Amino acid sequence: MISIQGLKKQYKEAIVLDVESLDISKNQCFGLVGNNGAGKTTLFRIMLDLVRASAGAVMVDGEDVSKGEAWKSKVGAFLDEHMLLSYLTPDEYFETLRKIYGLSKEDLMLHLDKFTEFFNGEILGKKKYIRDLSKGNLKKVGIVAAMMGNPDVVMLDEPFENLDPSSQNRLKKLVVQESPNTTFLISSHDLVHVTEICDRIVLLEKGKVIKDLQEKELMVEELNTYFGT
Ligand SMILES: Nc1ncnc2c1ncn2[C@@H]1O[C@H](COP(=O)(O)OP(=O)(O)OP(=O)(O)O)[C@@H](O)[C@H]1O
Repeated sequence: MISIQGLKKQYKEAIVLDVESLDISKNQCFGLVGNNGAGKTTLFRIMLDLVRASAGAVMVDGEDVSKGEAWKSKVGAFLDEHMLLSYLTPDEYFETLRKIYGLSKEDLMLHLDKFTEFFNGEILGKKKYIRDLSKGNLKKVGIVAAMMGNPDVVMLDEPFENLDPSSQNRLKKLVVQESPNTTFLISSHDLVHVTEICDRIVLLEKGKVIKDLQEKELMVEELNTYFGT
């Protein structure tokens, strides 16, 4: 599904990302962890062609993301609030995306219905601009927007941050139980949540992959040892 080869990102003398080879298979829930500045967001930004790599390539279904466009209809992402249109209300924002993605009004309604519990009555029909939402509610808008149109791949940067505990649990269920045909890429500092939902976790240190964990029991142990938690 996703293949990364010889990927490097350099700012002046500093090499902030150096990933030799990484393949992410279809329907995998892939977790990315690492200390502050390890390169997680940089990797996601390169994967979305928001930042150009200094060397190497990211391929989605064989297409280099920096060269083609077809991958864009297969990938949904929410990295931060800059990806939202903050002068719109959530309803206006979802309606705008519906038109861009060519979905019917019914498709949109069915999509939003899946998130009724997650929204907890705080998001839709409130006539509140996205810029005025709380951090957690803003995150919910971004996550739901990223999943719109059922993309094959959903990339989420720190999805649990700022969510209340019941919303965190709801999100975990949405990922694990309700989206079996989606490949998730999730970066997180929350080791408990990420080890619970991901079947593979890659640990970045100073831009390099230092661990690629695929066994649940080992994952928790190795990460706790590494982070001293
Ligand atoms: N535009 C830039 N110019 C110079 N250095 C940058 C730039 N963008 C990112 N970096 C550097 O790249 C490194 C990796 O940053 P990145 O944001 O990818 O880390 P991260 O793992 O997402 O960290 P965090 O957990 O704190 O969010 C950092 O040292 C950061 O300062």
